[in-house]
Amino acid sequence: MEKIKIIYNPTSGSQSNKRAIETMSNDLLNEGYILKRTATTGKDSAFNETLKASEEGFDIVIACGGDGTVNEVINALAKVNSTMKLGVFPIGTVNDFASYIEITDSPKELVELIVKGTTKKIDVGLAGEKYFVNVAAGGKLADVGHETDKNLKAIFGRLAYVAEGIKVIPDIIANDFRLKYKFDGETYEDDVYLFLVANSSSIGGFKNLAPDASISDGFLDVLIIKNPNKLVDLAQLFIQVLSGEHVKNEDVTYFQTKEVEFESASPITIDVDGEYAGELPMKIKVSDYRVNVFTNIKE
Ligand SMILES: Nc1ncnc2c1ncn2[C@@H]1O[C@H](COP(=O)(O)OP(=O)(O)OP(=O)(O)O)[C@@H](O)[C@H]1O
Repeated sequence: MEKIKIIYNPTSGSQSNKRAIETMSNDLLNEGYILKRTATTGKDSAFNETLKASEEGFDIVIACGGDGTVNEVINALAKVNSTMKLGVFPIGTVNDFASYIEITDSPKELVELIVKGTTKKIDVGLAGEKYFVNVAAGGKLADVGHETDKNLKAIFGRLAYVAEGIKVIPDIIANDFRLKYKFDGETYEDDVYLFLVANSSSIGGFKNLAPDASISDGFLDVLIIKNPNKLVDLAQLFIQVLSGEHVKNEDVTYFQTKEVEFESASPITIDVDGEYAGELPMKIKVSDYRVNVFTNIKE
């Protein structure tokens, strides 16, 4: 009989999401699973509850929340090299990971996957000391003016919409910096606006930002937006982002690698899956840990 721990963020989601967690719990109990349900209490709570679940011999952990909750759970799983399988129940404001692995907020669908045992092993990235499943993004965050742009992921998300992307351009232009990056034994240097290292191709709800990214290919996709110094070029670039054509733009560097090191003389912030992960210099790589997640996706 498998033991499942449900970790849910009580500040996330609507009343109907909360009822859905109730339904999922009842359905899992009816299927004969042993169940424990714990609400998170704030930062690091999902991380600590996952560590506890691992020590207590749980077989499955279900993260109910947004990408922030999933990220904490993944960090704990990777830290102890856990064999626990991961279920994701998306009730957050941003659920990029769930949408990439095609998980909806239907409790029935997730229970069905769990009962069938349909899982896939996926890559986990490591940025400095923080693990991630979607993306590590770097830029000069402190100077970005918009209150809503709490993190770089939010900026990239807004680029998915041309009108929004154009509004963000002045902030991005004001925040260019010199970036040194090293991979495959070579060092490069450019004036850049932003860069990201993607595990999945879905970032900020936008499907084509890293068009070749696969969550299970053992590689990360690096996208560097260089400084073209001309507003019109940057606007055009963002329009290309919609179709995935941007990766061919001369102001974009796009490559796949297992490991890349970044440094800059400017103070550059990195966030992973929308959470703060530290400042440059930083090495970002595919970690040795892979997580076994409930999903129907085959790629
Ligand atoms: N009980 C709690 N009270 C307040 N904050 C909490 C609580 N539990 C978790 N959190 C915070 O919620 C954040 C994770 O949110 P998550 O991504 O799961 O959902 P979200 O609704 O998308 O939230 P956000 O809009 O902040 O991304 C973490 O920063 C965590 O510290």
